[in-house]
Amino acid sequence: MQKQFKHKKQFGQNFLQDKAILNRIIAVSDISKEDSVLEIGPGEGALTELLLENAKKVTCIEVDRDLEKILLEKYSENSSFRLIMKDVLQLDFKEEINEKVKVVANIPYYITSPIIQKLIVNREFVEDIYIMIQKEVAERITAKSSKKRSVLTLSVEYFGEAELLFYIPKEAFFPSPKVDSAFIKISIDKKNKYEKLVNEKTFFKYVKASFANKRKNIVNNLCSLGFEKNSLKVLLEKNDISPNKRAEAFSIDEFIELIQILERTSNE
Ligand SMILES: C[S@@+](CC[C@H](N)C(=O)[O-])C[C@H]1O[C@@H](n2cnc3c(N)ncnc32)[C@H](O)[C@@H]1O
Repeated sequence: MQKQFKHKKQFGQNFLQDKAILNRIIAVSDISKEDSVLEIGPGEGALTELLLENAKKVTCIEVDRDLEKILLEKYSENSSFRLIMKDVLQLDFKEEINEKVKVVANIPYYITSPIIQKLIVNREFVEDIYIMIQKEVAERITAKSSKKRSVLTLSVEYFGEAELLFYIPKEAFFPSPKVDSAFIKISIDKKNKYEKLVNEKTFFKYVKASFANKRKNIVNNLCSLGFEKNSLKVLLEKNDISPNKRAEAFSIDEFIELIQILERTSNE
């Protein structure tokens, strides 16, 4: 008799059980036989099976050594399947991937932000990102204008566009987690629209300072960068920006405009 796999909480192991949801992931992920797919955290390979049916090649990266044998028994005969046993955060895209991939994955939630950052940093190898994440985090990343907006929202918007595709109830997983989930798409902006207007370092310097204290307005938060409060107020009013506005109320375009104004003034 086959030994039952013991799920490990520390690896965020909540495996998808619901066939209809697995099919829906494939349906919305826009994969074709031309595509190379990267799956982060294949688990016991429920999604992997469908990815192999639909893509040209599937590279899986899994950290839990106890899953290696299970995955190899199932798929090692399939020439489209490749398994890298490693922590995804240690993956060297140039050395180990070195091609454009679509990421399709039900990722471990405990490292959601680091995974997204890692994929963005390696965007030269990443076409589109389709990932399952915690519902609340998905709502924060895709929030257009609300209290849910955060540095994470703007980090994604600066490099691409995020879209919430559908929700998944916790009962669709085994073991069932405490939180509901959502499947999102992040498309990378190949034209680097925002990077051309404000460089990455400058953008994040202002964004992080603006969100440092969510209860404070933009003027009070930006003072930490050395601006004098009254002059900053006057400058914003002159440019039709309310000094009482909070960071969460700024769209990315408004942020870019604000940063350009502040940078111009700092350089005068
Ligand atoms: C939420 S489960 C998803 C499993 C499978 N894809 C499914 O949908 O049933 C997350 C998977 O990521 C793996 N994992 C956790 N931390 C990881 C890491 N740092 N690098 C790579 N894989 C990791 C876990 O072992 C687990 O297989």
